[in-house]
Amino acid sequence: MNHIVLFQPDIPQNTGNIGRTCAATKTKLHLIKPLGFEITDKHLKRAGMDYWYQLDVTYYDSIEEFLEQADGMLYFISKFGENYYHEEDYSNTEENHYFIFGKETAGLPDYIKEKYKDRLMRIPMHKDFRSLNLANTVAMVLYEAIRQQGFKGLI
Ligand SMILES: C[S@@+](CC[C@H](N)C(=O)[O-])C[C@H]1O[C@@H](n2cnc3c(N)ncnc32)[C@H](O)[C@@H]1O
Repeated sequence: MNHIVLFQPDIPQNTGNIGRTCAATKTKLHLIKPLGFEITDKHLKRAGMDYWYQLDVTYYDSIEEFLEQADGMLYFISKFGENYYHEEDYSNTEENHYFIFGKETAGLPDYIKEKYKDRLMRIPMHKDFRSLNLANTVAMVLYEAIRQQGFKGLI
């Protein structure tokens, strides 16, 4: 099972888009508070379209609360990773794969990047560029995992 984890997302349009991608791929969404918007936000609803109700979403008060219950492989998605996301093996569909993304304004906390530095995965970018859009990175990483899993359950 694939899981997308958003650490303190700020921008409702991003979370709406990510929710739509998760609903379309039967991926669980995990949201770590505080969120930078209300879950009723019209931008989130508009970006997520009518799909929000189809989503399997869980909320946490802290990243520790999420980590305590996570049972599977953890992948922290950050431009500071030394490993490339496409070189990892996500093919085992019996396993839980948790893809953890940082907030739009500040990324993942430094102590998490330090603690899990072997689990940090980067998406290649030009060296002069700051970062990619959060919703785009979720789509890239999630669809790489799903591709390796043979698009199981999707048509
Ligand atoms: C807009 S970025 C945050 C930028 C922030 N200044 C930082 O230092 O990470 C939001 C999230 O998108 C993901 N992201 C953006 N570009 C990435 C890249 N090249 N490689 C891996 N993750 C990336 C990461 O999860 C990041 O925490």
